[in-house]
Amino acid sequence: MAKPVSIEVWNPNGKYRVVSTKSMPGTRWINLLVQQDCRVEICTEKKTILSVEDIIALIGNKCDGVIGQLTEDWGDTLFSALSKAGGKAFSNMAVGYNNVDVDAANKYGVAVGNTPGVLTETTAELAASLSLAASRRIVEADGFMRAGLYDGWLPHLFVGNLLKGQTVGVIGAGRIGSAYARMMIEGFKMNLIYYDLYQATRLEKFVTGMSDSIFSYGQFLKASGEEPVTWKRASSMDEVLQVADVISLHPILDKTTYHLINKERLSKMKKEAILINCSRGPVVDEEALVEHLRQNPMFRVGLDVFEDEPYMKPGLADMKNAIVVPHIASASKWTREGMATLAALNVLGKIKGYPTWSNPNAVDPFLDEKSSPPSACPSIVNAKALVIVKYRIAGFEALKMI
Ligand SMILES: NC(=O)C1=CN([C@@H]2O[C@H](COP(=O)(O)OP(=O)(O)OC[C@H]3O[C@@H](n4cnc5c(N)ncnc54)[C@H](O)[C@@H]3O)[C@@H](O)[C@H]2O)C=CC1
Ligand SMILES: O=C(O)C(=O)CO
Repeated sequence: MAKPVSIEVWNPNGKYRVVSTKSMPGTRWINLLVQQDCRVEICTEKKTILSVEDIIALIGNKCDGVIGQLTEDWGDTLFSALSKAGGKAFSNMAVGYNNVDVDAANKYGVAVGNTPGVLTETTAELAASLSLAASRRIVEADGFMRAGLYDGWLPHLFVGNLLKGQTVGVIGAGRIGSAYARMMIEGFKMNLIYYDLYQATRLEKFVTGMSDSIFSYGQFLKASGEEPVTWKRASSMDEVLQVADVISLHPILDKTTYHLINKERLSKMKKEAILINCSRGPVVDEEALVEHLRQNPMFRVGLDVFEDEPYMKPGLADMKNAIVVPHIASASKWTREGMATLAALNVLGKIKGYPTWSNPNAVDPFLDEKSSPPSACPSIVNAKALVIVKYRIAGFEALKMI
């Protein structure tokens, strides 16, 4: 029998019981649920990662929906428990949902929400920050200063790489990968090579445009008398690894991307390349990476995510050529409050029987604090399997109205 889990309750007499496995930033998400007759229970346990047993205890005998976290294992056991408690709605407070067994959710008829779009720029900004920090050795230099080792300016002190004119490689040029690419192209005049299963048409157009009549960053540089930036869609991932000076990983995590970067692929990269990972830890074979860092002191990495979070593989913490931060890529106030709002509205929308929003890349109407959100679930990843209809306004898809 699982131990009872401590909670905080909002609107105790609400008709629908919604559980959040963690306290989340902001209060808008709570207010939106309370206004729609939900009793909101927020887990206040001190423990960072809740076990399946803890979550079963939270779900209890009657639960209409749960907002969960990417650290939790949402598989058959939890979806079965939620379904037995009468619940048909779950949302991750994250865009990535590799912690969720969507087939199990389908089996119990539970909708699975995620939070796309609101974290695109924030996450790309952290990838850009890590790229800069690695190329200019900022963390190493900061440690050197604090250790009282600075004796005065020297020609060789912390010499790093100039980004301008180098090539940025993006693996997974979806929402975040494309936003990162634009930052590096526009901010540092880098050329782009990317690999994705699909063509990133909007990104390509941003760099060079379709024709002279369409404005693009490349044409702007040309008109200013500067060397225009270029793009290339690589035919294989290895091409990106061989050509790029800075490589940033932004694919989803699934069985096709597990250990996408392994020993063999690391060996294809330039000796002085920079590798950034703000996607999911298991996309990189972290043990192979530690060995590669050891053998190649000029190779640098910036990591936001790790294979066995919250742990790092042995040796990684000792590597001066690695910058490590604790999965904070989406951690801006606006984004985290927005993620909480989208997750709550996914759960609320399913409870209320609303349709799903037609374009999860355009969720702004849900984030505008000055108006009521649309009567829709912002993003349900298994909407098709559960036959949840798309939100339409007067016959048009919502996207066309915004
Ligand atoms: N570190 C953090 O805090 C954060 C991490 N993430 C991670 O970033 C991921 C991407 O997020 P979005 O850009 O919003 O998703 P997205 O779905 O817009 O982009 C993912 C891209 O990866 C591509 N892709 C899938 N399999 C691939 C493969 N085998 N090889 C190459 N490309 C492949 C897809 O075609 C797609 O373009 C999330 O799934 C999540 O795991 C997202 C937000 C914050
Ligand atoms: O949204 C995600 O997928 C994260 O990793 C946390 O922002």
